[in-house]
Amino acid sequence: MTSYALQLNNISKVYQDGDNENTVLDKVSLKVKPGEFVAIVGPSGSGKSTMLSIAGALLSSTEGEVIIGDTSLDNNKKNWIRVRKEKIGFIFQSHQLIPYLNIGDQLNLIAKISKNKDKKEFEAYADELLNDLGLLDSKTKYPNKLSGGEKQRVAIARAFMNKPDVILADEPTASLDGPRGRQVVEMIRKVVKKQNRAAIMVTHDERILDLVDVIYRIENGKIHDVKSNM
Ligand SMILES: Nc1ncnc2c1ncn2[C@@H]1O[C@H](COP(=O)(O)OP(=O)(O)OP(=O)(O)O)[C@@H](O)[C@H]1O
Repeated sequence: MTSYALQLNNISKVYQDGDNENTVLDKVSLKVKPGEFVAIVGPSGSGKSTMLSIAGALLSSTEGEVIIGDTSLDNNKKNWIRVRKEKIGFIFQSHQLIPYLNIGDQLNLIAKISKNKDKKEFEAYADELLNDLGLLDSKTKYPNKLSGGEKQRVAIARAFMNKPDVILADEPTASLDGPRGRQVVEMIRKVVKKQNRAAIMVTHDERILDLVDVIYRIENGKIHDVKSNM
């Protein structure tokens, strides 16, 4: 068993643009341990979302190796679906909750499509997550009755429901004001630490960078660690 939750080894991504090649990522390597909360910053168009998509088995790299937990992503894309379902939790810019399911049922849906069929265990775990995220009283509410910050916290609970090795968050504060955005990132941190999960967050928001353990910057295809708060 490897000691890393996620490893990107010498990842390159080249987009073909007519006759031109656009090398967005140039031999980028990144290792994230369980319990580590990482931020990725960088100018617009520097390849942050591309890197997150490759780490999340949503996009193939041109070169290099992705290892999630102890599973190396090979060329068999059928395995990628299983890896996404079992090993990765996604948090997007907007919450993407299902309007006609109450909060409890949003989480139950993940239990249903997951391999773990122990209903009682899942219900207890969902309650624990909702409690940690300050949402237990909202369990029977529908998304349209929640504030933007609360909805994003439900999206956090949903991302953690399948007990993933890696949480990937793409601009999770983009739709929130400063204080609510900060609270959402505090919540991600809290659950990452409590459950010893790895998390990578792409962000433009400098004000929340004190909440992560390590900050990496992507620029001109290369990645640099700029700061470790550990
Ligand atoms: N499917 C694609 N085909 C061709 N080029 C692409 C494709 N997707 C992204 N690119 C290019 O790759 C580069 C990196 O894009 P990416 O979205 O990863 O950057 P980003 O750092 O996440 O940007 P932002 O901060 O603006 O969201 C950009 O120049 C973009 O135009």
